[in-house]
Amino acid sequence: MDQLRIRGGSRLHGEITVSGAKNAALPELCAALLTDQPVMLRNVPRLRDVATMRKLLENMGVQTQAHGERGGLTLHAAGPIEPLAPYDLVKTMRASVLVLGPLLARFGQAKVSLPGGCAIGSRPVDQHIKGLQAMGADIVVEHGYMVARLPQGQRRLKGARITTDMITVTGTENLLMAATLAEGETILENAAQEPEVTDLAEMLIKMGANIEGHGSSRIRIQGVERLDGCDHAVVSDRIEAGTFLCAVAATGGEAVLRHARGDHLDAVIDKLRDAGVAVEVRGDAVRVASPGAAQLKAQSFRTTEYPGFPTDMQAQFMALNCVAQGASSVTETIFENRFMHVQELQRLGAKIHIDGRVALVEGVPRLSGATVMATDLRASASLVIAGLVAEGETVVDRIYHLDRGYDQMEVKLRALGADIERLS
Ligand SMILES: CC(=O)N[C@H]1[C@@H](OP(=O)(O)OP(=O)(O)OC[C@H]2O[C@@H](n3ccc(=O)[nH]c3=O)[C@H](O)[C@@H]2O)O[C@H](CO)[C@@H](O)[C@@H]1O
Ligand SMILES: C=C(OP(=O)(O)O)C(=O)O
Repeated sequence: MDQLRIRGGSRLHGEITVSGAKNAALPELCAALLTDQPVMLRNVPRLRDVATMRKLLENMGVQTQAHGERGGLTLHAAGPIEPLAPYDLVKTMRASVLVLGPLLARFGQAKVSLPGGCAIGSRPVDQHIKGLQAMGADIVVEHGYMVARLPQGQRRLKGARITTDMITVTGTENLLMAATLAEGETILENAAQEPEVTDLAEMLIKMGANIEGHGSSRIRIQGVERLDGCDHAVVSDRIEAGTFLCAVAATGGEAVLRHARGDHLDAVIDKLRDAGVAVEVRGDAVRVASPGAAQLKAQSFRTTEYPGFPTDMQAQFMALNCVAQGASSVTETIFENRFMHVQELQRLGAKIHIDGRVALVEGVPRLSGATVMATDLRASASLVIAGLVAEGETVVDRIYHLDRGYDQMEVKLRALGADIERLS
């Protein structure tokens, strides 16, 4: 099992290029199921989750072909498609639930394993099911599978007005994709406004979908009979960019992130500036300069839906707070169990006290390297950041979590001067 070995203490300097967003690429791969025409995606990140999704789609009969170093991937769902997502392929990746909406919309049936339980919370998919039922699907959950079909004699889903109980990112994406091929109009109220939802909507529009209001909390979709192929570049990964900003902030140094979308990271950048980090957004580049964590002021924050502070940045910013000056509180409002990194940060010497949804952090002048275990994707990233500032050697175990969502993180960090290597 791969590990990362980090020798802390190097300041980070240089330039890296941010990859395409995992959370946009995954629904966009699934959108290829909506058409019998080839879909060309560019800027697809090299991630374990992308490989898993590709395997899942190929298993159904979708032809895929990667081309070029730039993350080109063509998907073609023309032949016979078996609308089945088996447990073995779904269990490691929650986003596989995103095949449900497209399969049902185009083929009128789907059998999709319930996604596996995840370290960060129970993560039910009731809102996906409720929304598709409102569009006329019959869905039962049996033997661990969602078995969905259209009623006898019905060829297409029917447009509906759907208000989800809470804001759900993949729920919005599933219903959005389903609605593009439904009969009539669908209105999604309480829709997620994350940039990845917007990017998916823009791709669907290129395919011929009729969508308005994406990027707001009400999305209106007029269903069409069929969709075409398209050529689409996956939006830049704001969470990868935010992770590198926190890493440079913590170690000190100066770096430029190319192909970044600073405008998708306002809440994080504001907190970094309040802490004392210089962040400059210029076109598609973000420049960051920091004196190092010891001279920064810890920042309190609470995670909320976009455009608020992203839950996917909580662990990384907490790592920064651990070594900044003063006390801070970090409140997690999206997932009920997303403090798994705390115990491991404590192993490195961090002072953190958890009280329900709030973690109280007291900055310490130094962390000391140790062997720590990654428990989920962003927890792993926070341990890497902590390892970069800790004295001595830190070994991060179980980095398959990190590989789910970061495109060659250690290679990029090395390019910035970090002393980090992968042990296989
Ligand atoms: C592949 C992908 O894009 N993953 C992102 C997506 O996950 P994901 O789409 O799974 O997260 P959601 O936005 O759906 O979850 C938000 C909250 O709603 C709850 N909920 C959600 C759906 C549902 O049917 N019932 C229900 O109770 C969840 O348990 C959670 O407490 O958004 C999260 C919140 O920004 C991010 O952390 C993930 O990185
Ligand atoms: C929680 C995350 O991803 P997923 O929804 O794919 O588990 C994440 O990207 O931080």
